[in-house]
Amino acid sequence: MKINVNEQGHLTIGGCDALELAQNYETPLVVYDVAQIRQQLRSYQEAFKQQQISAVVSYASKAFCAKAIYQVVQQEGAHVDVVSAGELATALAAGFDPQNISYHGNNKSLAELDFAIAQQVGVLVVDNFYELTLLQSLLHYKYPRQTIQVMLRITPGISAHTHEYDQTGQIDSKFGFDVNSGQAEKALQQVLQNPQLDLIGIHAHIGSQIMAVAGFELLVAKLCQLAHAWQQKYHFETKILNLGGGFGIRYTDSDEPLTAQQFVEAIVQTLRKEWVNSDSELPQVWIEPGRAIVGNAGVSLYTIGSKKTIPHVRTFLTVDGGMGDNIRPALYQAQYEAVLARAPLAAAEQTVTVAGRYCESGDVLISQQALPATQPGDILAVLATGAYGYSMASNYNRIGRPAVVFAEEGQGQIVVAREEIVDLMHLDQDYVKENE
Ligand SMILES: Cc1ncc(COP(=O)(O)O)c(C=O)c1O
Ligand SMILES: N[C@@H](CCCC[NH3+])C(=O)O
Repeated sequence: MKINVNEQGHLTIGGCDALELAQNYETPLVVYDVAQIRQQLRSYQEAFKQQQISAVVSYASKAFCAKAIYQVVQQEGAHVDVVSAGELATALAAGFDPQNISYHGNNKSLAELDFAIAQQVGVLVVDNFYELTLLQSLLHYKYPRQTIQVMLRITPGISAHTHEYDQTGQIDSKFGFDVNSGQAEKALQQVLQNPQLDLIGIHAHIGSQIMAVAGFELLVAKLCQLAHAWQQKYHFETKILNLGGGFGIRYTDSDEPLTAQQFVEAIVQTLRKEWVNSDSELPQVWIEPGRAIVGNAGVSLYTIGSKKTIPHVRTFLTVDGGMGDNIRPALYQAQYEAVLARAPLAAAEQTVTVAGRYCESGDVLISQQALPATQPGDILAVLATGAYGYSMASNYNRIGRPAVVFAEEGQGQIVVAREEIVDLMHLDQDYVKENE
């Protein structure tokens, strides 16, 4: 993993000394290196440019959602996708252009669809027949003069080689219209019959943390076959093929992720090959990377507290956060690496299990981590926590979620405040039994 250090030998993030960040903003703290976020967005955009193909990079904001990230993504000229009214409202509050937002979700409510239409969201990605029915009646009764742009999310029947919980494109999936059983075609017929629905593209997403191009090549081939078949049968010409996200990143030194260029090259080459006999125009390619944009840019800073050595078994080193701010090790057996922020390059002297502070034996962030000697009060930096860490955080044990800092060119700035105990209690009501 790439570690940056300053003259004192301390870990730096976005040019800021990690110890100073921890001191100024307290721990647990999630810090993003903003330049790295920009760099990742650009690497996908530039890879498509190199392939001389029209493309849109749409950041999947479920990976990390806060006003600040929408602002950075907008500065970089990328789109975003959202999956809830909450993510949409945050993007709008950040000043994100609604035209560059796509709205996903496998159970969008009527109120959410209404909100998205009223806010003139660029694309609604229709996932199922129930949604289609809701959408059609909403348009008919409330927005009779409006046409909205939609994509159809299909289930391509491709299994990405990744964690079972991270697969979404296989037939047995809750997402999208299944192609093999004819549901996708039925949805297409329904959409084409409604003049208020402007079908601009076909969407599919095969999974997350994907480390090979094969799944994307199969997906592109499948979508192209579908597009050709629908063109012949229904004269429907798709303007866009949206391939979803899923591009894998390095969590530990044993991960060997592909570069943006490698993924994009494989995608575009397959597309050109599959499109060669078509007389319709090459569609625009959209991708929706989430993890690949923010994962490696994020670092979680914790303060080390208790240490428990069980002779001949293990040493637990406990930090002031854990599964409440990063559920991924407990949920997916996800692996991470950590360094001591005051001496990230120092030689290891011990191997410890990094445990969290939550009342759960499974609250272990790293099962085996080599570290130099540590003292209580030392700052431990867990690397590559930027995706699905803060966004999946909970208030288990009534512990507030950490603060989030954006660091760039040596300047750190709080972009999400720490959740305080009063914040946690503000929804509570006294229970008063009547007649007492
Ligand atoms: C439709 C869709 N697009 C994009 C993503 C982002 O995935 P990732 O963070 O793996 O790039 C997801 C989540 O898996 C998704 O469901
Ligand atoms: N939360 C998952 C990724 C889910 C992607 C959304 N479909 C993870 O942390 O790996």
